[in-house]
Amino acid sequence: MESQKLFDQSHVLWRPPNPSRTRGEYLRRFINHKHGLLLKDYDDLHAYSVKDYTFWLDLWEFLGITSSIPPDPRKILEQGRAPYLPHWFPSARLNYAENLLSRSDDGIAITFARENALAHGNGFENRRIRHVSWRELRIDVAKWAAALRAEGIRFGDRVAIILTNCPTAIALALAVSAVGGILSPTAPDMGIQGILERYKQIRPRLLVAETSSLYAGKFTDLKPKLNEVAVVLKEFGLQKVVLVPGAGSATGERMTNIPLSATFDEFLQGGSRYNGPLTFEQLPFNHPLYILFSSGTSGPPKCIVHSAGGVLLQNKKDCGIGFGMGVDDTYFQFTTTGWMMWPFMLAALSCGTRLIAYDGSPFHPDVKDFLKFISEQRVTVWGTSPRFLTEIHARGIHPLDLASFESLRILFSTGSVLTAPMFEWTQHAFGEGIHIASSSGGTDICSCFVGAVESRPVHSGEIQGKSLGMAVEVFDPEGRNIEHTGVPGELVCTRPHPSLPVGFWGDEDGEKLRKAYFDFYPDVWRQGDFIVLNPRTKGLMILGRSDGVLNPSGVRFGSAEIYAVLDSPPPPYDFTQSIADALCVGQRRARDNDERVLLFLLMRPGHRLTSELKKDVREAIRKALSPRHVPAYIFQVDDIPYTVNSKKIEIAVKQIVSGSNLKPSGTVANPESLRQYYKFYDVESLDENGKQVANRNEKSKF
Ligand SMILES: CC(=O)CC(=O)O
Repeated sequence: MESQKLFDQSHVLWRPPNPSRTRGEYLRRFINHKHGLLLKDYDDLHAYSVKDYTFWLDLWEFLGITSSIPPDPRKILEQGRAPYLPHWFPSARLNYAENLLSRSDDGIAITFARENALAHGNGFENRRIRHVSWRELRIDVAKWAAALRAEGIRFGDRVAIILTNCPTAIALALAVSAVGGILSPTAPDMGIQGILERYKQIRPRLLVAETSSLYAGKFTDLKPKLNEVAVVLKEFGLQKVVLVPGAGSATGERMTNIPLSATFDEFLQGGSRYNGPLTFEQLPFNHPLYILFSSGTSGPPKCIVHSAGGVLLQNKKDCGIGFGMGVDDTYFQFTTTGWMMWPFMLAALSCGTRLIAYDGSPFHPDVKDFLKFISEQRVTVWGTSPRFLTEIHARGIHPLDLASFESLRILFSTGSVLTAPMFEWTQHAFGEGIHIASSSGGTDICSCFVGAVESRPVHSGEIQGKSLGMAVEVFDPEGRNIEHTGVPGELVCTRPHPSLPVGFWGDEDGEKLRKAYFDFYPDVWRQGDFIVLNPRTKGLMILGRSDGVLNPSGVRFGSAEIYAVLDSPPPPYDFTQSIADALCVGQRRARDNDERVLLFLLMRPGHRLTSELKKDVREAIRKALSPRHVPAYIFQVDDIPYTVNSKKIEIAVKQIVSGSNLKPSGTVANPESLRQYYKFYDVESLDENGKQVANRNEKSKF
């Protein structure tokens, strides 16, 4: 079977030191005790969790969800507007922020650092790192909530933020939830087009935005952008713009030319007449909490509405059980506010865990300082991306030479595929005792389908297991479950779970949502990821997006398989010093009978893609995978397109090289990079270096 090679590198990388003392195991015993069951391991627990909806009630109790009206055990689910979109816990009343403000002591709730706080300068003690206690956080939330109430923000009102990942953004998010509003976050690096195509759709009543930002040593004045945004959104119901001093601003700065603007101080003063104790609106489980945006690369983004109860229960499950977070933990998720990992990260507060909020580039002024910061802050769970790990690997950095990382329990990798070679490198680079937890989910569900299982070993290249309560299966195109064959297929979820979107904003009859997820397999959620389950280990591998599956001559494989070979080719090859990045897509033009694979390579400075190197790449792929995986063409490119959330954009390139004309959405971080791919439509007319040659009529393979 073609996919057998996928598991060749699968071997145990890490074993849990104390599997029976993990939170997942406590949950299993709790459920056994409560229901008189004999679930004996994670597999049994997972099977129960996707068979009986009572699991979600068990979870509620086990996690200690705070509610003013607890769920009625006789009514966990109620018929929603479609069979696949039920209402969860219809009689319960709760508040998300009340659950997150799980402490009010003087311990640290948030540690905040901007990139310029990390420079060594006068020594570590002088770094400008700010700590916010749980008591202070509660006071800040109370002030924001009072000001929001004074402004008239109430149930269902949309509050948009263009803020960095900082304590102000966190306090405001909790305050919006406390008053029953809906928060819609965007990071300040989003361009005007991206901001407007999001917020014009959801018509926020209030916008809170920073006036400047700092990234990679560069201060940006955001006021001109905010001005344009405010002018347009005023026509779409915006009533106020609150200006928060950013990285390079003076406090209290007044921006009279931005329509509807008020300073941060003025806005908060507006709430002084509400200065009573912080109160939390008690709302239904399905009450909308966030509007997040899907990272489509063309067309307007989908505005995905998530419920307060669903996000709380799922993310507290992921943090509290998947990662076993508690009051002794410190969670550093590297994310901007514009990625679903930001709301995900906030749920750690509900476990009493300290958060690290970081704003800026990890590479500036020096990535070594960034790595030392993680160790010094005694981070126990660090969320990062394969892209970051690959980059420090390529720079020849040895993290253990810089710091001990002795507090680090879990290195959580998400955002894209962590290949087997990168699993290996990361394990050795950060320490043999660290649990490398790769996971996959998405903005669509604001949580994970597959991820960490603390009680199980980690196998190289594999995600440990299906998340509890998630009825994940691998389907073939006809809708048959093929997971036990070890052949890749579509990641589907065959039963509802609480963090299904409440809907898309503005999609009154739910048709857009149905089309997006429930159309391909009627009534079954299709995530659009290409996945395989290793029948021996039960581990999972994501092989790329399923609409990006490579399918030359009927052989189906994922781009991640090619990237893994480039990361770690079989001996004697080594591409890490010469190849910086790669993008692998299928080309299927109307005039072709078959699909061909195109591999685009970004070279490191000072390196060129020579014929010799192409030959080596081909040979390495042939050796590691099979002759049928070898790309038909390999070209050097100047840039690889990425989304603002650091996801490689394969689909747009696939469409371009197959003849589509694409208008990139505001989600593409470097839209100009897409331009160079158009010429590859006529791939036969290009020479070895991708240059147009006249009268080329012979099909050649470079
Ligand atoms: C958990 C995730 O799946 C995050 C992402 O890749 O968007």
